[in-house]
Amino acid sequence: MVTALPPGSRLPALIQTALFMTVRPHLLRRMRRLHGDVFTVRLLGSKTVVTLSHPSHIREVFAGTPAVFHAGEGNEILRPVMGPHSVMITDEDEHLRSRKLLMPAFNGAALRGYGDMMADLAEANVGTWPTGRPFEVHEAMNEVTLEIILRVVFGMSDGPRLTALRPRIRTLTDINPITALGWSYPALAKLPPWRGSADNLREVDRLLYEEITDRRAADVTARRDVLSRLLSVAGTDLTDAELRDQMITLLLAGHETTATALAWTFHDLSRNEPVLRKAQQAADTDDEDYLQAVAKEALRRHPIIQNVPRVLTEHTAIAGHHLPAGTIVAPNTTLAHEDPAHHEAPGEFRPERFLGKPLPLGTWIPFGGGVRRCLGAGFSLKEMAAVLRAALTRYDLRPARQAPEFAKPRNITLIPSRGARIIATPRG
Ligand code: HEM
Repeated sequence: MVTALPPGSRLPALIQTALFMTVRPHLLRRMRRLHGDVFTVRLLGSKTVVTLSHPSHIREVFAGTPAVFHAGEGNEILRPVMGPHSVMITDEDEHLRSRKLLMPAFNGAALRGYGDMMADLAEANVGTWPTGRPFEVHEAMNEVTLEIILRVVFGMSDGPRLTALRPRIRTLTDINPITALGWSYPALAKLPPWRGSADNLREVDRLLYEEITDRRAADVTARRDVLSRLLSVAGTDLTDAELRDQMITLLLAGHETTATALAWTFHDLSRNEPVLRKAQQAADTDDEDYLQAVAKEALRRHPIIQNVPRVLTEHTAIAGHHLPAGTIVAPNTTLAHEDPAHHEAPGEFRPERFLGKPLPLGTWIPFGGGVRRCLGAGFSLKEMAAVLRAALTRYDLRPARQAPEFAKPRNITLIPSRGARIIATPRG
């Protein structure tokens, strides 16, 4: 057992942070080439991040005791927006309680209940795509995933409240390092541009609390949205503030992630005619397994979130190193997903990898793992299949330019650099 931290760059934390924010995939690939499977990145704020990509090391982290491997602590920056009760911010007992409350709204039966609404919203969005000229499908995907969250998760219907909420949520989810700074230092909230974000969040909260009050007064037993399910199962145990925190969390965690994953899926399909043809056939015959395999393969090739961090609360042995309390251990999706030892011909777009036997644990981790694995994984795959089905039964796709777009860091996600520009034409 080695007691020192794993090797890493000697560059100052400021430079490593700047590289991490701008050329993240290149930085991580280079560090793995230089230092091997386990290396240390130093980021501003005294953050020591031990990056892992070998499946056995990743399994060690995801199977770790929740009291020692804190994920909530790693998401602390989101606390001012998500709130102190959020399933994403809390750890240990409090996290477990939130997770248990939310789980039934994401189980198989619940997901089946969301299918029709997802399909209708997907059809409506895809019907507005321009044809025969390039457009940014990422923007269209942001619209459809927001609509799905607002209606399927929040259960909102047309009316002035939904109209008021829609642009405010777009502003809220447009998190950048500058707005995040305002959350970390509340004193800044009195100054522009932070005053605008603080006002926006207050208004979002006001609209949400109104919705919660109305829903508490209504009969929700026959309703299928996530908020109504929470109210009918545990309405009396949950305060309005707790409900608000969980709902905002689902919104922030589920909207842009799925939109970006769909944008990359269309990016790849438009450049791979044989896979496009198979996917169109799957759409025509309602073969959801194949459509989900297409989405999973796009998530393998273009993971949306690269680091899945845990903050160690005590000295812990990981990957043969004895790491001090406070170290962040971070399984890395990009490095795990492109390792030829675990994915044959990793550069190829092959949805068939996801049909049949599941991949070994720790080799495909776009949704993280263990007790913190993404709560919306099944939800987003179903949503992606619904959008793919709607688009592929209607259109042929080709790229606006053949050269692939590069992955541009946007906060913690990696987005297609030109918005995933494609050309859709009606199928003959
Ligand atoms: C393709 C789309 C998505 C991707 C790539 C994604 C990815 C992730 C990742 C990497 C995590 C951290 C997991 C970990 O720490 O082990 C996470 C957590 C989470 N995600 Fe997702 N997510 C997606 C969609 C969604 C959707 C649609 C929802 C809800 C509607 C959602 C809700 C959550 C929640 C609540 C957590 C926190 C879970 C916990 O801490 O217990 N996500 N997601």
